Amino acid sequence: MTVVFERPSSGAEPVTLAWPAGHAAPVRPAIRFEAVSKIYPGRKGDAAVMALDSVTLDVAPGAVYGIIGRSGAGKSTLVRVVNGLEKPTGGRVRIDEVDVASLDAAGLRALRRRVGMIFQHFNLLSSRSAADNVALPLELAGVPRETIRTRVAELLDLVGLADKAGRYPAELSGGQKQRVGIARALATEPKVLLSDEATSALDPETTEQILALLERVNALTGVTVVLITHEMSVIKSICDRVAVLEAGRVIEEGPVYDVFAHPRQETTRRLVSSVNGATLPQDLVERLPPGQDGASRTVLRIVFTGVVAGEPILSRLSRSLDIEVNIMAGRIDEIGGAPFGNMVIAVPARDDIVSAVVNLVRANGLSIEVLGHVS
Ligand SMILES: Nc1ncnc2c1ncn2[C@@H]1O[C@H](COP(=O)(O)OP(=O)(O)OP(=O)(O)O)[C@@H](O)[C@H]1O
Repeated sequence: MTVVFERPSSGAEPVTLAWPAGHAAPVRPAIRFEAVSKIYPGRKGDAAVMALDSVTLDVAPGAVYGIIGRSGAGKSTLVRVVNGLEKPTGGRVRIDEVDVASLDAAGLRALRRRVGMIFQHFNLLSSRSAADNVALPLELAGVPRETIRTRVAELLDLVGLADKAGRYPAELSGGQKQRVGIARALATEPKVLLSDEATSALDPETTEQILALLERVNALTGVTVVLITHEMSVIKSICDRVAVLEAGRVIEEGPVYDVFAHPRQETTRRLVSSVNGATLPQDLVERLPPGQDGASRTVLRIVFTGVVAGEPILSRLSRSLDIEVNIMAGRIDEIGGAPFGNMVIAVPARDDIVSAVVNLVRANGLSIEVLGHVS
């Protein structure tokens, strides 16, 4: 499919961008990491740090690609090798098939116009107005003043700040500053937008608004977004695919739904549990003794990872087995339109009932596990 992006106010020629069809495998990745390693040399007797260890990943053009990991996992280093701020000690980064390491100074400057970046602390110049911050990369690229004026107005309009052009960063809220950051990053019409913890300093509501803006920009312009975060909720909101980074290595990678639904690594499970309701309330954990002696209810967790909604399976359980099903905890969300989440239920602690519940849930295509027993 091809998307035509017509700029709203300039009357300029529409820009035609290649657009990936759904999750189809791309012919040519926008970014390709080929066994990328980065070792920072040790200083003053400290050991060297392996920040990236043989990272191999493809980011499809037009994707919103999430990279998640805990502090020190190597996320920032990974984005810095994309725009040439750091050189890999091993392997190769290709953008549109061009090896970043092969670029000379002029090539690197051109690359940075094709790769925009937004930051946790916005990195705006306090002495420049919103409009002048957005204009800066265009001034550096030698764009004529009249073109800059038109383009800056379009960009501020795109990020919803048309009425704040003359405001200085100190007069803007965090969310507004990040909007200026996004407009500035888009000024040179980059093919790739790198977001390094861009919502980490924002409250949840503003985070949602900024993520919605990034999603809109991605849909309108086809820019490939690489989003670095330590928050799974951010990945869940807008990413198509996710890579989980730990100690410089990719420990898990795939479509967001698959990684959320079937986390294979303990680190991923912990990250996912922050958003899928898999973390049991503390009072429930304390009421779950290990043995079954004297227990009157068995506690089970149903994992919803498909098209079946929560209510029908619970009513089906109580109707067909004629039992009382208590909901003890849980959360059902949506990722990419499909229900996803966990529900912790309690049923009578009898072996025949528990195995009937397990069989019926599994027959409906859901996973279920016994967590313990409560009296
Ligand atoms: N310039 C540097 N010199 C030496 N070591 C560095 C340098 N930059 C990063 N490191 C180390 O490399 C590892 C990865 O750092 P990086 O900043 O990429 O991780 P991160 O996942 O982005 O962490 P955070 O979420 O805390 O920003 C860490 O151990 C860090 O201390």
